Amino acid sequence: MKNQNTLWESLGRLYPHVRPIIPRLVLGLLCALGASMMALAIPQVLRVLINDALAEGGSARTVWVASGVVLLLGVLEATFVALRRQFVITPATTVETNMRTSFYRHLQNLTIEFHDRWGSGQLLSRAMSDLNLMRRWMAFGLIMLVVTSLTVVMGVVIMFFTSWVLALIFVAAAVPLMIYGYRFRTSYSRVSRKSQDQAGDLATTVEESVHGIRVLKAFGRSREALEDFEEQAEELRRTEIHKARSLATFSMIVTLLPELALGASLVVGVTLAASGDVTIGALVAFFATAAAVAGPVEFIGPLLAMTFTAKTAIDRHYEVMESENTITDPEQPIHLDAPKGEVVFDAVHFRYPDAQDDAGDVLDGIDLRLRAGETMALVGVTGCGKSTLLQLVPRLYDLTGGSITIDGVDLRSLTLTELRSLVAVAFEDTTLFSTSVRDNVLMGSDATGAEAERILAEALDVAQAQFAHDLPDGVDTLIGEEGLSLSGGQRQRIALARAIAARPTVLVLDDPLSALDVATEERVEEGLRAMLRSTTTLIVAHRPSTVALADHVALMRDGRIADVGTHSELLARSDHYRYVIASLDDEEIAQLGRTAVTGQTVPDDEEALA
Ligand SMILES: Nc1ncnc2c1ncn2[C@@H]1O[C@H](COP(=O)(O)OP(=O)(O)OP(=O)(O)O)[C@@H](O)[C@H]1O
Repeated sequence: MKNQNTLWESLGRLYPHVRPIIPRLVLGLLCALGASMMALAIPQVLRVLINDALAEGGSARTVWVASGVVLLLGVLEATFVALRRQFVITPATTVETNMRTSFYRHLQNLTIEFHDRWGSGQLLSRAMSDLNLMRRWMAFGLIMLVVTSLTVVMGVVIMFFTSWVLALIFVAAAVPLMIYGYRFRTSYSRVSRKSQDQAGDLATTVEESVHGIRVLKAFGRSREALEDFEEQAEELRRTEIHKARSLATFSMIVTLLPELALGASLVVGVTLAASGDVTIGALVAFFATAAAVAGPVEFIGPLLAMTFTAKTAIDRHYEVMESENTITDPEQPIHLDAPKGEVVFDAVHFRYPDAQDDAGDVLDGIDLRLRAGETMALVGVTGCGKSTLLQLVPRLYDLTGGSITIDGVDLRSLTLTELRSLVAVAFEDTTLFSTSVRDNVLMGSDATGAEAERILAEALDVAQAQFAHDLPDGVDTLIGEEGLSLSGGQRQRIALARAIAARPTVLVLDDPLSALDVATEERVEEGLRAMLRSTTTLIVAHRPSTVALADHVALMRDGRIADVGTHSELLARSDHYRYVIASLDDEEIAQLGRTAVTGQTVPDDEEALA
């Protein structure tokens, strides 16, 4: 997954985002360059001052003029620095925001299979800190690296013009610096990548423990969780220290070598001045220029480190951005004008991408037909693939063989927008968003105004979620992250209301009533039964009371549909069905036998079993 792009390849990927702001970046660069030139000009004023004003017969006027020029150069330098900030900060922040938005958009489009594989903290750190690092590099690191390098080059050129012998000594220090710099680049990039990945893993741990805080507390595992966290944090600390040491060593060498070269130049320079080969003014100007160059030279270490960190951040960003979305719209979509909702599974095969090679398909040739408006219960032992089958209908995963059609049209021939407006889902494990009850419920509905209010009230009514009206702000109450302030049953009913409010043609329910008490479940079923008449429904059922909602029951076994029939028929002819539904007591079985499905009276179980 980790790619091996060169520095230029990685940084080059930013080009499409940076292109619109290039004029401002160039202006920022020119300002930064202007500031450096002002700083470099000051030693030359000193040279004139020493050679002319301090020489015999020099005038006091020259001192005043030189001081004025130094002051002016100082003011100009400060102005250029302020302008540079002005030019680059806003556009760099805009680039960061745009990239973050496209990252989020891409995450929304990526498949569930992608999200199964990636830790949330890794995605979070890429969306937040990596883009932040990238922006800081763009607004500051990039410009300063260019300017610093140019300043050093210009400074060295000036030094050559001032005294080529002394400049040569200074430049000799650059050779070992370059060799060391090359090694530093490789090692620093590696450690920088490691630290950013570890920070992402640490974020995943924090996210998971916050998410699972109740479980950790209830099982008294907070201490163990803390120990695991400390271990991970310690690893990150070690990597950060390694990173800081590597930079410190490089910075030390970058600082030390020019200083040593300067010391050598000083000895040679004084000798040359004594012999009259160099004027005192030139000697002072040379060292003043060397002092002006020393700052940028020292600065190169941190700037390079920043650049390598930005490269890692960009690579990490594009690893996600280049992850392919395999579930996409067809090239020539078919539109269903008046969808009825007949759903046919034909020889459907599916295996999870991360399944072991020797594992068989989770779904191993599913054949099932749901007539328009029919309610089908899906029953089977735990782990037999019921939820997997349900997730294929809204194309959360794509099947690996066979086909699923709605009104004779393959799901993959519909646009995802159309498919997902036809199909609504309620999972057993409900996720609610940090917004109001109203927004949660109306998430899948395009209705507005009075129509939306009507749909909201009706959905809450059917799902027996009228409790929402009694919340502090009624349906406008914010229900917090994942609806944590609600009970499991309340959350399930809001999620059910959400599926109902979408007014789907096909409703897919994964054991949506599991957290409800018997009385509430009965009331929900009553409402649902009326509503389901016009909707094709596939409902995973673990409880006989849920089976009672269905016209037919499909018995799933070993990744196939082993049998389809009414509850009573299956009770009569299938040992496996009796085994799966064995949790029923006799009275429940008898009750079901009489009332199950479409309201018709079906034979007593005793008769059916006979
Ligand atoms: N994201 C996944 N990646 C890999 N394997 C998975 C994934 N989700 C489920 N499985 C495996 O697929 C099989 C079927 O799981 P599925 O959740 O569909 O069963 P189920 O019949 O709905 O079970 P339950 O009644 O307990 O909800 C299981 O063996 C499970 O381990």
